[in-house]
Amino acid sequence: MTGTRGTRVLVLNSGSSSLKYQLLDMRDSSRLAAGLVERIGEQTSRLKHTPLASGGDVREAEGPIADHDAALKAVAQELSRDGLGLDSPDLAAIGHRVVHGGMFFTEPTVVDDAVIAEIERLIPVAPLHNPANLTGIRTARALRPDLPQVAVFDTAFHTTMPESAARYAIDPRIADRHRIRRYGFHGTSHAYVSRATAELLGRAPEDVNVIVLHLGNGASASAVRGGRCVDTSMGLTPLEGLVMGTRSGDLDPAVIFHLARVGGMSMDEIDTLLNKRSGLFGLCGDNDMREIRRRIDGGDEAASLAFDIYVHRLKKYIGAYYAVLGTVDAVAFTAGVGENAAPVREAAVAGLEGLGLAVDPERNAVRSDRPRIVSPDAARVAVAVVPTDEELEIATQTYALVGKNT
Ligand SMILES: Nc1ncnc2c1ncn2[C@@H]1O[C@H](COP(=O)(O)OP(=O)(O)O)[C@@H](O)[C@H]1O
Ligand SMILES: CC(=O)OP(=O)(O)O
Ligand SMILES: [Mg+2]
Repeated sequence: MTGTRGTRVLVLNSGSSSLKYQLLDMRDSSRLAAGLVERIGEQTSRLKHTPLASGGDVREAEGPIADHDAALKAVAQELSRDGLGLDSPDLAAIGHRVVHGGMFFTEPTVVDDAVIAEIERLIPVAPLHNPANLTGIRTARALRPDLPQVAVFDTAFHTTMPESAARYAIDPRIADRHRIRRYGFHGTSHAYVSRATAELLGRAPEDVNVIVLHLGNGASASAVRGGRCVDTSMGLTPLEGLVMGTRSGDLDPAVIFHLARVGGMSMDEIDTLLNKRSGLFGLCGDNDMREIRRRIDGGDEAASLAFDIYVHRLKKYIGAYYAVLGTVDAVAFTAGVGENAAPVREAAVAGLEGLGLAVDPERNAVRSDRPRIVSPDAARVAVAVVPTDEELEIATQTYALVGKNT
């Protein structure tokens, strides 16, 4: 450790073709800058930088950004223009979202060569995410070798799942040899949102059972009992479970044999089909819920069926996790779709009055970025919209760890 006494944390959230970032001052958790690089690797990459501290104008730039290394260097330049560059002595650490941490990483971890090697070893089970996360770590390390880099893992929150939920029903010797089990993802979000939901209800996290529905481009559900995850819908990889923007979620594994044997597709082709060309996009050609709703309003049948399939799967997971938990205090919707798409929330709990679940149409229609309850006062189970903040959670965990180590 360097003895740095900075109070700022830069959070990097690298997706397969995007890099989201935030710079926070941990004295009051305020955001000094935030931004996003999209379409990395394409000719039309786009950088959007919001200098929150200075209150300056949002800056946008378009043009090819080849990879995550170039993206992070462009971000570093933008931050420098605001006097918030990576060379600042005020920076205490850089916190990285890492999607797959296997069974090894149950806590935020200061990155060293051994940690990098382990994240690299997990690439085959998170091929869309871990390579981008690693590039972010390596570039950040090269830019500030003296600064602690902290990895915060999507899988960590789910390591409390009982074996009955984490194991697939296959020969355990084979499973163990290949480390096949259900790891779960989006854990930072599930942890944050389940805690924020308890707070919204005015109760301690230990005292409430929550079903969290994280519906972004990737989507997952989790059952959280007293603050600990007991089941989640993603598995060995982020492909299992809910219908997503471009991923199929659950299907009969024999579909894969069939596509290979009868359809003549290669394993790589099937992988691409299920991860990148399925889900809402595969069903109707659009993966954005806003566009799908527009098409439904215009009478589009393919969009309507895609929506129904999406919601049907969601409803099944609500029912399943209700049964896993026994009693449920709240169902919390979060991430891009969960926070913004009122029709998804309404349709997902429609007909579940017998389980004590309902939305109040007026409350559900209100747009807000604050946590809120959208069920009627008399409902047995609260239906809540709780905006996630993975970046704040990563910054908090990073700063706590660095503080501990200095
Ligand atoms: N106003 C909105 N109405 C409906 N859906 C929305 C809205 N805004 C965003 N979304 C949905 O949220 C998705 C992005 O969610 P987000 O959580 O930001 O994803 P990720 O972090 O996985 O990239 C979009 O693809 C879109 O489907
Ligand atoms: C794990 C995962 O699916 O992440 P994202 O939603 O960012 O793609
Ligand atoms: Mg996300």
